[in-house]
Amino acid sequence: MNPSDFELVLSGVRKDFGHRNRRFTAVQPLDLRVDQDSRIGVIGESGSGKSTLARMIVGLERPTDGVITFDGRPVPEWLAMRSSRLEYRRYVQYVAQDTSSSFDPRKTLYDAVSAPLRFLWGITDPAQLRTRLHAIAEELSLDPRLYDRHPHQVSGGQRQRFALARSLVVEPRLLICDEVVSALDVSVQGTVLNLIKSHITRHGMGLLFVAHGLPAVAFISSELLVMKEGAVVETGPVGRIVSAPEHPYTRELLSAHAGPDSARVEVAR
Ligand SMILES: Nc1ncnc2c1ncn2[C@@H]1O[C@H](COP(=O)(O)OP(=O)(O)OP(=O)(O)O)[C@@H](O)[C@H]1O
Repeated sequence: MNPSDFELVLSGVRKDFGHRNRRFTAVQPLDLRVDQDSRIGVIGESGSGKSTLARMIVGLERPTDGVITFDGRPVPEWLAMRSSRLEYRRYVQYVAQDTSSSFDPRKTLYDAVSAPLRFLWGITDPAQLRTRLHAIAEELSLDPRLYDRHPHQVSGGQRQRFALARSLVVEPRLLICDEVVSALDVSVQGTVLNLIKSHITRHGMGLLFVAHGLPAVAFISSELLVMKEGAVVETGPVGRIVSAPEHPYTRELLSAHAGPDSARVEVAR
C-alpha cells in the first residue's frame, strides 16, 4: 500500500438543522466511499446540502446520524486529541470559497501559507519554508513577491489561489474544494481548475469538488454526485451522466448549461 493511500467512508450520514418543528434535514442518509484515486464532483442547486456534506467530512459539522471514518477510524476520534487532529488535518484539507474571511487580515500571505507547514508538519527552518512556499507559488502561477502582501492587497483570483496554496502545500491525501472557482472570472476559473487538476494528478491526491457549475465539475471530476434537497438523486461516471442523465433533475442541470451562451460541458479524461 502506498503511503498516500486512504479510505474515507460515509455510512448512513444524515444532517439535520434546527429544533423541534423547525427541524429539517440538510443531508439525507448518504453512503459514500472516497480514496486516493477518487475525483468526485458534487453538484446541485443552492441549499442542496453540498457544503454541509463537505463540512461534515472535515469535522466542521457533526452528523446527526451515521458514521464517517478515515482509514477505519471515526472522524470525531481523529479530532478528539491534538496530535491526531493535526494528523487528520495533514491528511484532509478543505478549501472554501469565502477566502477573505479565511485569512487573518493582520498577517501576510507568507505567514498564512507557511502556517500549516509550521503547525501541521513542524517545519520551522526559514530556508525550508521559503523553498516550499516558492515551489507551490510557482505551481499555482503566483508571483512569490505577493507573499509579502496582506490578503486584501491581492485580487480575488490571486487570493483564491493563495487559499489553495495554503492547503496544497500540506500535501494532503484528500483535497476538498467547496465552490473554489464560483466567484472567479470565467477566464481565471479555467486557469485555477487546470492548476488543481495538474496538482492532484502529479501528487496523487483524492479530490471532492463541490460546485454549482456543471462545466467546472465535469472538467475536473471523473464521478458525479448529484444532490437535490439534501438527497443524492444520481451518481455515476461523469461521461455517462453528461451523455445520458437518468434523473429529471440532472437533465434540468444539464440543460441549464446547454444554451449557446453557456460554457460547454467538458468531461475530464
Ligand atoms: N449551520 C446551519 N444552521 C442551520 N441551517 C444550515 C446551516 N448550514 C446550512 N444550513 C442549511 O442547510 C441547507 C443546506 O446548506 P448547504 O450550505 O449545505 O447547501 P449548498 O448546497 O452547499 O448550498 P450553496 O451552493 O448555496 O453553498 C440549506 O437550507 C442551509 O440554509
